[in-house]
Amino acid sequence: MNLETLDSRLLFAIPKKGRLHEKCLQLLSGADIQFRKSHRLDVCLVMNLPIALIFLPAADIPSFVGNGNVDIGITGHDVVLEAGMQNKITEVQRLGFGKCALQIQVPEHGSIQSVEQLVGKRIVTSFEVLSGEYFGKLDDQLQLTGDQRTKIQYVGGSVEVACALGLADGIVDLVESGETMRAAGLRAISTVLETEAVLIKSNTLSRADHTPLIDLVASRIAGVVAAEKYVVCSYNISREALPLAIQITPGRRAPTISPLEQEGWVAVNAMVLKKDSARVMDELVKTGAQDILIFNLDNCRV
Ligand SMILES: Nc1ncnc2c1ncn2[C@@H]1O[C@H](COP(=O)(O)OP(=O)(O)OP(=O)(O)O)[C@@H](O)[C@H]1O
Ligand SMILES: O=P(O)(O)OC[C@H]1O[C@H](OP(=O)(O)OP(=O)(O)O)[C@H](O)[C@@H]1O
Repeated sequence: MNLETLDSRLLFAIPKKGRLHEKCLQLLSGADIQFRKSHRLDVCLVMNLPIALIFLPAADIPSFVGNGNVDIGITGHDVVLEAGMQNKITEVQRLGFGKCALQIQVPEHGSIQSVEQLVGKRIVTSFEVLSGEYFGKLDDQLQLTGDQRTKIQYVGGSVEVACALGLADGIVDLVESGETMRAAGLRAISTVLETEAVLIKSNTLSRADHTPLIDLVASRIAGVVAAEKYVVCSYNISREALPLAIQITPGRRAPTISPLEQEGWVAVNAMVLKKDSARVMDELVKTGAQDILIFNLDNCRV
């Protein structure tokens, strides 16, 4: 590939591996961003839009975007804060996946069972900036100085074994299902931060102004994210019961109501949050609604 061809393109950073990678590929496919990635090369040209995808470790994406080397990217909100890039990038939208929490954990049956007891002791983490800020504030409140202050040690992975190895009194690590934490005999005593994957754009205008293309990509991605989150609920109901049913399915703006060829009956279509769909159907049945159908969305613009 001639790398000069990158100059005129919007550069879009995608996690090259790890927890966010697969979901990002699904998002790109849903947004019809077409590419063919060769095995070893981490840069590839999009075939149907003037975009180049740059595959990078998730943790490096905030600084590439923040420093304006890349225009937009997908990474974790946690990673943006850990890189200290929150003022150099804009979080355009939350993406609804990669949800987890950065939590303070201690041995389940140990002597330390609160954050206050952990202050001044040894912490191991991959998030030394966020952990340093968190415990730094507590150290300051207690006016701890020098060796009295909480000691934060960085490790690149497998943080959960640090307590068992005698390296730490507590750890700060991401928790999704909690399986890793429980398997390591740990329990969470506090949450530093809730996180999910975000679409970010650079606040540094060091490259060409790609605003219209960024808006197009953001709007397509928003459509895919909304399509994941919502279903369409369709049902028939008598006009008398309609006011009650509308309260159950108010839709995003308003439900679509069409007359039926049967006197006194209407058909209703409304977007409903996927996670609420079973409860909504239960409640609709109670109002006398019939022929209740739920449709998944492939894509949408909202
Ligand atoms: N269960 C989870 N554990 C860790 N990170 C998660 C989880 N779920 C979502 N994430 C998000 O994914 C981001 C990158 O995580 P991950 O550790 O997979 O990347 P990586 O370090 O590039 O990959 P690897 O761990 O394979 O080296 C995290 O910062 C977080 O925002
Ligand atoms: O709550 P859970 O669903 O168990 O997920 C959380 C675990 O996943 C991450 O590690 P990862 O598997 O990415 O490997 P790592 O230890 O190399 O970071 C994270 O650091 C936790 O250890």
